[in-house]
Amino acid sequence: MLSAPLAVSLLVGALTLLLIAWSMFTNKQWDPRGQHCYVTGGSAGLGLSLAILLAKRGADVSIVARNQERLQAALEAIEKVRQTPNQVLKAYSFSLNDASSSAAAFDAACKGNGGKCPDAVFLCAGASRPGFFIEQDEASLQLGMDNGYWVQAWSTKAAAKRMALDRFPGKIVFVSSVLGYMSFVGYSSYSPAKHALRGLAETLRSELLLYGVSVHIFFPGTIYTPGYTEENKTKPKITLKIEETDEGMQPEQAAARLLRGVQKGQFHISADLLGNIFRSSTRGATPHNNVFMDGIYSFMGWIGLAFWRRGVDTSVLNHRKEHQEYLSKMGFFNAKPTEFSGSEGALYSL
Ligand SMILES: NC(=O)C1=CN([C@@H]2O[C@H](COP(=O)(O)OP(=O)(O)OC[C@H]3O[C@@H](n4cnc5c(N)ncnc54)[C@H](OP(=O)(O)O)[C@@H]3O)[C@@H](O)[C@H]2O)C=CC1
Ligand SMILES: CCCCCCCCCCCCCCCC(=O)[C@@H](N)CO
Repeated sequence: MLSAPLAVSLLVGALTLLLIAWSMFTNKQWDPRGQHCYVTGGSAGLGLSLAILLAKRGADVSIVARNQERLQAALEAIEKVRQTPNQVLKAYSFSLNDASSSAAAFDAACKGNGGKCPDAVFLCAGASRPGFFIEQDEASLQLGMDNGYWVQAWSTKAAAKRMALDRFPGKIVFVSSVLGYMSFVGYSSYSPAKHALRGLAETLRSELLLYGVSVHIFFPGTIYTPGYTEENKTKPKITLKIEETDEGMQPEQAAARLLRGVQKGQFHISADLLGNIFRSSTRGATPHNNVFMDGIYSFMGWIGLAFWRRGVDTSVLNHRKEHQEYLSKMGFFNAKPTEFSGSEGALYSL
């Protein structure tokens, strides 16, 4: 007779082996070679690194951004890693802030590649302008949604429609942030947009099953990009301090993590341990990436996140005095309603 612990270990061992064998059989990874990849924000940062990586893997790459010079420089960098003479590598200048120009950009890229709908759409365009909520005005909060949400949602609209029309089972890949799972001081104009992207991705993962289109969403932490340098110009000191816990990564590394997740068919894609902890701790009905590891990550979150959040709250509370001084210096407390304009005017007219 087997003892009970031995029987249980044998059973667990057998199940694990079965699972490994099963994953080996079903583990057919997506190969970007010869595929048309549409990369928004492909002229800088994460998008540029991803465009280079895809070109290295033999994909046709169409990049979209606004600034022509940066697009040209990016295209040259992408050309350098071309694998075959017939790879189609192109750049398109469009603003992706509204529906019609996003659709026009998408159509231009289809035409530029023999009328072929992209096999994969990578939505890397975006920007963040951190600041205190009471300093925001109508325009800055709406810009936050444009730069964080609409800039990806409008392209998705164009892509999904085209894929449904062509009965084409493509891929749509959103770029959120760990700030699409949680948030803290300074991100009122950005984090809501990144949470909204998750809502859209969750809806479309389900709805686009109707057309065989697969949906993915990436949740990275800090990436050292030109955009990161730019956002730090308006980032409150306290926000930067809280972020110090995250060691950050280079855009090449983030792009590699993103592509690996898409290749594996993951829905929520994490870039590192922090991302995995937040992903697993706020999973909802999202599919697991690895049912064992995700359990471990949630356990780490179950213990660790409460301590982390308390630490963050303490930092914010300790920052109160300095913040009051900052507000005084900005004339926040002594100006009369009529003297305000812009953001503070908006605040006082409430
Ligand atoms: N850097 C970070 O720490 C993190 C970034 N992210 C997200 O990753 C994505 C990429 O960020 P990152 O690489 O840092 O950004 P960068 O600013 O370095 O690059 C942004 C790219 O998007 C393009 N772009 C921006 N806005 C528009 C627009 N309205 N229309 C068309 N193109 C646009 C830019 O070109 P141009 O300005 O010429 O149009 C550029 O090519 C963003 O969604 C960001 O929120 C997520 C987590 C962390
Ligand atoms: C056991 C649990 C430990 C938890 C530690 C958590 C540390 C969190 C660090 C937050 C990093 C924020 C990155 C923002 C990225 C981004 O999207 C912006 N750069 C764009 O503006």
